[in-house]
Amino acid sequence: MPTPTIRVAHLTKRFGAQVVVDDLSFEVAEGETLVLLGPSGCGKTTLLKTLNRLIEPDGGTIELNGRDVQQQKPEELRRGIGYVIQQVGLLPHYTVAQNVGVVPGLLGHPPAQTAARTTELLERLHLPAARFADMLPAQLSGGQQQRVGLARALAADPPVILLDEPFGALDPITRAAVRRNFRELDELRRKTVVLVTHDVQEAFELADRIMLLNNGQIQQLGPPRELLHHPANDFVRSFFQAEKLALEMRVLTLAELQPWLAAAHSAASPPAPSSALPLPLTASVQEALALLAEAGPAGLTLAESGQLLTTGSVLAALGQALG
Ligand SMILES: Nc1ncnc2c1ncn2[C@@H]1O[C@H](COP(=O)(O)OP(=O)(O)OP(=O)(O)O)[C@@H](O)[C@H]1O
Repeated sequence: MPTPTIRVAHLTKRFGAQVVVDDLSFEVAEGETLVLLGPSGCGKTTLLKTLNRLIEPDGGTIELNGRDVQQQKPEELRRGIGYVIQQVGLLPHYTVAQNVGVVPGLLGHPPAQTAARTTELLERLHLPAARFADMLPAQLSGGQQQRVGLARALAADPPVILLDEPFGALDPITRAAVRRNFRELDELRRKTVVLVTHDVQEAFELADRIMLLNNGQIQQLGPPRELLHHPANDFVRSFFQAEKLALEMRVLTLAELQPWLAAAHSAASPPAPSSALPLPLTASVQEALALLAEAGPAGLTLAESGQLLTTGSVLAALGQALG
């Protein structure tokens, strides 16, 4: 495992008699995306907020890059950690560009550098600076505000980003679009990300590992496919039961369907059109079906064999793989 960026040991937080975070110990590796998942009230937000000291724990330790967060001033600690919340929290009288530039300003970055970085981030989040930089938050849609919130969290290039239900307030279509923007941001791949959600699909889409919590305790911590295929207990099993098929489509790859895809391919199968695009075996079933829908008559082929893929053949192979 690469160097842990975040190391938590025996973390405990109580509100009155209620133990909300119950003796948790875990690490988050550099560059990893850890998703905190669990039912409402299980302690996700409380745990997240202890990491940047918005909430002080009652016991245990948190180290960030080897330094105990208690030894750092909260304001300084927070300047080095990007933070995105569902309510976005943009400053209403600041323009989009001013909002994005807040933390670099506090850190004393040169204004020209901040302006260039702001323009770059806004462009990458599909908010062309020429149109959006001088607008006020109230002039933006919810999805646009959420993108500005992401740009603001990334502006000073912090190595760690904490996100609390960042897509929660958006309608399903906007939510999917903003989430795609988020996933496609190259620089997030290098960052250590801790993200809170209660959306199982979102967790499976974004997580390297999922921490499933209940009553302040870790029920299981591992890669999505491990929680799905090897649940540690009945809580974990039943948590994913209702959405099992959709989750299987996210975790299973074409490589795992290959035996059934190959069996479906016979001498009588039509040849792939020359316009067909090759799809790697590492693609998930979900990605393959989405790309098939987009590809239309051009079609898709399995990169390895050149075999034509159809929605029907992928679904049939999935059905057989799942028995
Ligand atoms: N400041 C507080 N004072 C008292 N109790 C609190 C406080 N903050 C949170 N709690 C309680 O702690 C528990 C965990 O809350 P938390 O917000 O961490 O849960 P969550 O898993 O993020 O839930 P949700 O998905 O609904 O946001 C809840 O029972 C909540 O009522």
